[in-house]
Amino acid sequence: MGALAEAYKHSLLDKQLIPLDYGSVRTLPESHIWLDQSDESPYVAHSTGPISPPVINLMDPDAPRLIIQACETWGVFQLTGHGIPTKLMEDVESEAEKLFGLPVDQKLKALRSPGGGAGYGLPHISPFFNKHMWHEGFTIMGSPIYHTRQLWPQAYQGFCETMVDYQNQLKALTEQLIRIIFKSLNINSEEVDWLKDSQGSSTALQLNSYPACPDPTRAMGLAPHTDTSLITILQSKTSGLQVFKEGAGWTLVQSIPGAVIVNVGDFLHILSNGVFTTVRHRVVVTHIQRFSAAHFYAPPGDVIVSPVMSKDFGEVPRYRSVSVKGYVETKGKHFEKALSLIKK
Ligand SMILES: C=C1C[C@]23C[C@@]1(O)CC[C@H]2[C@@]12CCC[C@@](C)(C(=O)O1)[C@H]2[C@@H]3C(=O)O
Ligand SMILES: O=C(O)CCC(=O)C(=O)O
Ligand SMILES: [Fe+2]
Repeated sequence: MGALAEAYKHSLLDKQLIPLDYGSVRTLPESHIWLDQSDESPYVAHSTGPISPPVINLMDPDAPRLIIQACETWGVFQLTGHGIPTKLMEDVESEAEKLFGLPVDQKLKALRSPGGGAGYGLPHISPFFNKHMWHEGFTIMGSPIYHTRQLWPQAYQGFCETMVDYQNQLKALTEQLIRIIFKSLNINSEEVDWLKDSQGSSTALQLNSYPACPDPTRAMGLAPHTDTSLITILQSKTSGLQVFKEGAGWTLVQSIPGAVIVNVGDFLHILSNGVFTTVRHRVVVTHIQRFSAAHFYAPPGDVIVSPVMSKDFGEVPRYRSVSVKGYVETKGKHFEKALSLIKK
């Protein structure tokens, strides 16, 4: 888990936000109406768009080139041929469905403590917005046993085994993608200790639920943000994720059965001197409940991330060097302004 456990710790200290009992709500409460924030309204420019992020097959010999191109142009792509077993992906979704289907009093037993990273609750970024999101989440950092036992004192084992297996497989896939990307950055993966022995990296698995919404065009599933990661890998059977693309606006990413969605996060943005773009994204809701699982990967907390310098990535650094821990702290305090605060 590591440094990511510290994300948004400070912003949560004074507020413990509790998700609604969504099943009992028939009309959208005022506290959840986002329409008045016109340019950020969930359905402004909501389209599948004439263009959408590329779909890349990892088995394609040309995959490395296509991945680099996607990191530059979109900061996001869909990946097939990734080797994560379909059955495991389905099990993650059905375990998430079981968890979020528990009665609200039961779920609240695993509520994240104020300033805590793991457990049940609203999105960590909630304190930065004056409206609530139509969302509930369960964050896993390291072993899921502690919080899962509070949900199912006897029957937590199946859930835990599925999530641990998934975390291990996603970590390995992320490291495979990092090696491809590092090659293009001229970084020798063999010389990167935390990648070589797969020790110390910070990871988190976030299960997201977007309950069936009585008034979807006025609600926000997950507000616009970029991920505090090097790379995030997301799975969801159902569409709902929108990414912001300069010139095209908010674009819906159509879910492809069996594919995962790979996002460039803030640390890869800094490392590539802004050439690979950390993608701003958000989630829209519908009358039908949607689940997703996002796996976040960052280097260990004490690693210093500095922009690489070269002909392709620029000879002048656009960002100051930051420690992973330091940047996570800045993001937790300043959220969307964090990247511009470390701009040179
Ligand atoms: C690893 C992390 C990234 C994250 C904060 C966290 O510590 C655990 C949850 C992650 C998540 C998931 C939903 C969206 C998001 C912005 C949030 O509120 O919590 C991300 C955080 C992030 O990427 O900054
Ligand atoms: O649910 C989704 O599609 C996106 C989730 C997300 O952005 C996140 O967990 O950071
Ligand atoms: Fe995200």
